[in-house]
Amino acid sequence: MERLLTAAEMRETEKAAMESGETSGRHLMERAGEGAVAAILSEWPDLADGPHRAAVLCGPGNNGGDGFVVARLLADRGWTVEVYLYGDPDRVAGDARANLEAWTARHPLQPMEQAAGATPPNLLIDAMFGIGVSRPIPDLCMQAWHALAASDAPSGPPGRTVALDCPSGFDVDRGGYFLPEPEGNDPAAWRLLPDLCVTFHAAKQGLFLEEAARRAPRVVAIGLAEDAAATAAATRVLSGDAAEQRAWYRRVTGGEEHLHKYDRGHALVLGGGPGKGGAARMAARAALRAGAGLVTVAVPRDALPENAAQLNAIMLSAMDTPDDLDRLLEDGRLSVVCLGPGLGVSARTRELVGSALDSGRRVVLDADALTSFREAPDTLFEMLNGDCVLTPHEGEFARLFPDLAERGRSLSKVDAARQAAARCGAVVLLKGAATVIADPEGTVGVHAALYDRRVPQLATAGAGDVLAGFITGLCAAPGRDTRAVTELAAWLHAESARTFGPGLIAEDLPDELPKVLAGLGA
Ligand SMILES: NC(=O)C1=CN([C@@H]2O[C@H](COP(=O)(O)OP(=O)(O)OC[C@H]3O[C@@H](n4cnc5c(N)ncnc54)[C@H](O)[C@@H]3O)[C@@H](O)[C@H]2O)[C@@H](O)CC1
Ligand SMILES: Nc1ncnc2c1ncn2[C@@H]1O[C@H](COP(=O)(O)OP(=O)(O)O)[C@@H](O)[C@H]1O
Ligand SMILES: [K+]
Repeated sequence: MERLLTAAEMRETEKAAMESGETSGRHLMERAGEGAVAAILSEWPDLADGPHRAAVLCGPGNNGGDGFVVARLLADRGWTVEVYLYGDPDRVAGDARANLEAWTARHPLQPMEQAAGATPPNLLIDAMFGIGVSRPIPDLCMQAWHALAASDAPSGPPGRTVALDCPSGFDVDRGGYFLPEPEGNDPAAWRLLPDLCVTFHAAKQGLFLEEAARRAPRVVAIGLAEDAAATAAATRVLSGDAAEQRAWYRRVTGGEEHLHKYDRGHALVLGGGPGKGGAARMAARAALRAGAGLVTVAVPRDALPENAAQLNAIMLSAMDTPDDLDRLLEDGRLSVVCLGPGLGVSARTRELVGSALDSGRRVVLDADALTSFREAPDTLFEMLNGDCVLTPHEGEFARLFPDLAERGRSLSKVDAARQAAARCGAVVLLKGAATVIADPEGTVGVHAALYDRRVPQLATAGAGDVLAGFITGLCAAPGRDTRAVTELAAWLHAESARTFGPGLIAEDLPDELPKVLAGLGA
């Protein structure tokens, strides 16, 4: 699990380290440059073979400073290195100035204006802007990048492109690029998609909300200690190597031996009327596969025949009214209720949600159970607690939290989910290629199905119903932490899609899960 930092948290960490005398800005910059070169050579071992040609595009701040260090280190390896600077060299200050002078003492410096006419190099470095940017980068810089990144280098290895800390103009808090006003502009032009991003000390949050490079970001240590304050605030990205994943699974599920199916919990999934039962059946199958000892689907009486024809290991009950649900919930062994998939947007759904919450059970709310409260979200929020999970996609999120959704680009997806969880008092899982899970105490995890964990095949009808089912199944056993199982479910969901591969339909996900669980040593 990697920590994710915002620009402000990163600055805090640097500032605290420098003020304590533990390190200096000059030292950090040198380490950043060294780390970047090492990461580049390990990413492309053929570049270590011999001298090649690099172009380093430097900006006026400390990101440019990192670029001068990289340029010097590559030149020391015998490379031919061209350095292009945006702006007036006399205005470069501080640590960056020291490294600019170290460069110009032995090598020429060229203005950014000349970059676009140069021959594409074997290695192009974006050291124009880092975390200090909050607006689109200058046209000149954007054009220089595209001119040199456009085609393969004429000799030697193909042109590789690397961004230092983040691609210039990338919003490290929110993900995506700062774009100029739309008029007459092609937004794609401002997207500097490098092959690799080498980021310093810790991954920046935005890099895991939207893809910033073709490959997964590489984090390099620059000698900063973990800052306790920043770490407490930090968001975690939910990934890790195989051993970490196995340990994570054991930690979250408890790994205990279940002696009886009821020890694994009994999940109740409410389903819709005739012809509307598929979503709940998929959620129920997912819950059973994810580990609930028993799963019951409860549907209106007139939908019983259809469901009976489709269900085997899953049990079936009739439930027409909230009173029927209350009666079902008299069975104290029912540990979790999932409502929403295919349930219909209605007052009845609101009442069913009320009954489920009144019963004190864990409750997973998805789809129609969320949309049914669009007119009065607060009436839902008043009933929730930290053992409830809401799993909105962006549209459902906007219905429950219109103000947070409206703040769109000013609020990161992390902050939107964090504020939503604090407001409603439940765990909120906000879906997407980057899925954010927040609890009311402010702990946030990001599941980034990006880079080498990309699973576009998950964008298929019903995938969300299965996710609600996975959460439900993992919540069924007593004593588990609600946020932790929700995070785990998001990972299992994407991992099942990943191992299944192309051609995935939602029904495949529960049946793929056992393979993923076996890999976790479950
Ligand atoms: N000593 C330190 O603080 C360290 C900083 N590091 C590097 O420094 C970066 C942050 O440095 P800075 O805070 O100097 O910020 P940046 O280098 O990201 O950029 C800030 C500079 O660009 C100018 N600027 C911002 N947006 C602009 C725009 N759209 N058009 C024109 N000019 C614009 C600002 O006025 C400022 O001069 C990090 O991302 C990292 O790469 C690393 O070297 C580690 C150590
Ligand atoms: N491009 C994508 N990459 C990774 N995951 C995705 C992508 N698109 C959708 N998903 C995931 O698929 C699921 C879709 O859920 P949802 O939007 O509720 O759809 P549905 O209502 O059809 O089930 C969510 O878990 C979401 O995170
Ligand atoms: K950069």
